[in-house]
Amino acid sequence: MDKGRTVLEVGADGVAIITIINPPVNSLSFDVFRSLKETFDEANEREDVKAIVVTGAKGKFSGGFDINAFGIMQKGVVEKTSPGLVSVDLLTDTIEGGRKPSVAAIDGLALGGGLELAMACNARISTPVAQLGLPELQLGVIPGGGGTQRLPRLVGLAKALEMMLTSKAIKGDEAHSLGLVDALVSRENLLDTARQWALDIVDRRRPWVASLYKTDKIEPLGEAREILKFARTQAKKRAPNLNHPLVCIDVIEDGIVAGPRAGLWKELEAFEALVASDTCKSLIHIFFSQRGTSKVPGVTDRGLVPRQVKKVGILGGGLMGSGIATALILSNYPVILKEVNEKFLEAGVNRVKANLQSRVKKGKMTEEKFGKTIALLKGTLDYESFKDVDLVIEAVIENVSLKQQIFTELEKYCPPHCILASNTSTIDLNLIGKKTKSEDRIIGAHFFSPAHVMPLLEIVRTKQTSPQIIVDLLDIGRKIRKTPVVVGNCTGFAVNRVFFPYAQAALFLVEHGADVYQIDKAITKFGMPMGPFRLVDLVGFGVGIATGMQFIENFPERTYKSMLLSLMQEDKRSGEAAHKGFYLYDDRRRANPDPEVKNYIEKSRSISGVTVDPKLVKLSEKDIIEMIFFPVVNEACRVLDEGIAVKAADLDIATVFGMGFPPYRGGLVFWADSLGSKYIYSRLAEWSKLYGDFFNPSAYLAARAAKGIPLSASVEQAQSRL
Ligand SMILES: C[C@H](O)CC(=O)SCCNC(=O)CCNC(=O)[C@H](O)C(C)(C)COP(=O)(O)OP(=O)(O)OC[C@H]1O[C@@H](n2cnc3c(N)ncnc32)[C@H](O)[C@@H]1OP(=O)(O)O
Repeated sequence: MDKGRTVLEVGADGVAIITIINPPVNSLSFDVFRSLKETFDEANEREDVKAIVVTGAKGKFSGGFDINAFGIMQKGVVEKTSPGLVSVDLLTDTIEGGRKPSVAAIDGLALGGGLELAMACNARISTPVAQLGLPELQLGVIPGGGGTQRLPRLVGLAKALEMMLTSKAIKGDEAHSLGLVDALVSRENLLDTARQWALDIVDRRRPWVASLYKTDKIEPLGEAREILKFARTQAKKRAPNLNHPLVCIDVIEDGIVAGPRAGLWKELEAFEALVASDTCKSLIHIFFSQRGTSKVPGVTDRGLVPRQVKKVGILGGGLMGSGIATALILSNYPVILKEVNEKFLEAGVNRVKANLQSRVKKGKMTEEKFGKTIALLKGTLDYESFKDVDLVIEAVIENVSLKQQIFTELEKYCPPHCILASNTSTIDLNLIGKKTKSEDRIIGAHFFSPAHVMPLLEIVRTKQTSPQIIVDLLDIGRKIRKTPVVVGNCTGFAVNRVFFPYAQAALFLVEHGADVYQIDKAITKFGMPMGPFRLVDLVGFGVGIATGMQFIENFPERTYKSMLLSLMQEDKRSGEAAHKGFYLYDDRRRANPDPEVKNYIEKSRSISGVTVDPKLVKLSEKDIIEMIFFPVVNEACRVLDEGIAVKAADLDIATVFGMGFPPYRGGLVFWADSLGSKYIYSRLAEWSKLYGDFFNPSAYLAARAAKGIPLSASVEQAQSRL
């Protein structure tokens, strides 16, 4: 079956309108490219056609190259059209160099290959709200349809580099002021203006421009080299593990030095090599997995329609509650924030104000918008105004009996349709709802701190939570621009539970002789935003110890028991907030190693009765990474085995968006599969013999390793092979 097409319609004015049709985003599949070639050839040949306008169906120009086709290319399947033919033969020779002028009429999206197609046209007309960008780097590749050559020639090198290296799209009005589009019009006038523009080019009333050969915007060689040098330094700093941003800069430079046509060929060569890279495979996995988290079997396939949420109640104005309130009012939800006394309430409201003010300071929000947004927040000390809320999110301290009391009160004061959510990060939701008769509408809405910034929303369902409530919360998650992941109920849910061994393994290693700062360095070099010790400092030892207790209670056989955090906390070294933990913090919150930490480690070692193991003192970076992450992978296996996560890809997304696992490694399980279940099992088995049950491989890992089955294979897939 064909994946997309274009249609050609010739008007009485002699303008051929070529429309791309490939829902939902008019992506450019091989079939669309083949069809574009046919319709452009036809339009160029037909006597009754004077000029050409290309546009996308249903208000979307094009979301770019069909990302599914990367998979086809990676498998080495030869397709009907190769991207090489697209960039030179189709875009450059047929469209840009065609016998008749072409104009792109852009509404909605012109991203990646979509913008490249538009740039190959001889002019571009856009709506002010259309989004134009080259986000290819986000997928581990560079633009492959001439984008590296045409964009710098249309908007100048510095802006083009910024757009490509950040993958951020710009709106039509900015594109107009930069010269990327030639005119801005309303949606209603888009096609008529584009038609007239095309005819004006024919009649020489407007210039017939080939962007590839424009010279007025591109900087002279010396200046260009300086800009490129700066961009290289920035790219290396921002993503030291990534090569493709540097390849992108090289290809741009090649085009400036050797000319744009040579640049096109360089671009193609680099594009094809990058498509086969592990980085590209990982980032494409992340792209589709992120969109897959909101497809929950047995829940989102029932045809349920999310109910409208008009008003939200939040209990607790602490760090989490105020962050959640901020996220909601930023998406225009009216919020009632409840606290226990005036002082706490004022502090909570002030936190929300401060969150918004920081956006104003950064220029992301106007004073006027600040006023409108904060007006959506109302404070209260009682439940009076909860009688018409559609959703409540409880965000008080982690205390079971307090939460139980709150939920019985909520049941009394909130309407019967209201979603009753808790932001607990560890407590069993069945316990929280135990004293109510509303267990079917109780759900976990676990945000990550700071809640208005961190992108993940862990939605926790119990066996009783109704599918409608899950569908409602998924919808709210999407509206507040979070990536939701639906998981089952257990201690720590998916993210905290999977990542618990991260700090545990680190504590094990230092008690056995490894160095705190070397561990953090190896882990940040791997691509985590911070190592386990820096993370414990950030979270605070109080939370670290309390979470540890939960795990000791629930998974005693595999918790590594260390006194190190308690010893340090006793000495008021409780993390970044106290200005000292594993690091010392200066006034600018810069973390500096502290030789004194050694004394605490020695004390803790003697309490645990552990001796230094010479093998663990001088570990290679690879060993550090494996000894920290394989226990994390092992726990992920248990979480999959118990059905807490429905699919491995959900854990990949949860680890990337909740813990900052490097997306270019594809998420935790994807990365583990790149190493192989057999290898991970053999390492853990070896360590469990040497160092005890903390490293004991799980049954799920053992079974998959025995048959060489990937950890990400679904239970059904695995069963058919076991
Ligand atoms: C040769 C060239 O230089 C190479 C390229 O062009 S690489 C591709 C460059 N393009 C991109 O990176 C754009 C990627 N897409 C996006 O950023 C966003 O999807 C978007 C801004 C287009 C739309 O966002 P939004 O409205 O939130 O919808 P979103 O849920 O993301 O996507 C809707 C559907 O379209 C699909 N889709 C989006 N872009 C796609 C693409 N380029 N190819 C294939 N499918 C795509 C999504 O997978 C999703 O499918 P689903 O409904 O089955 O899950």
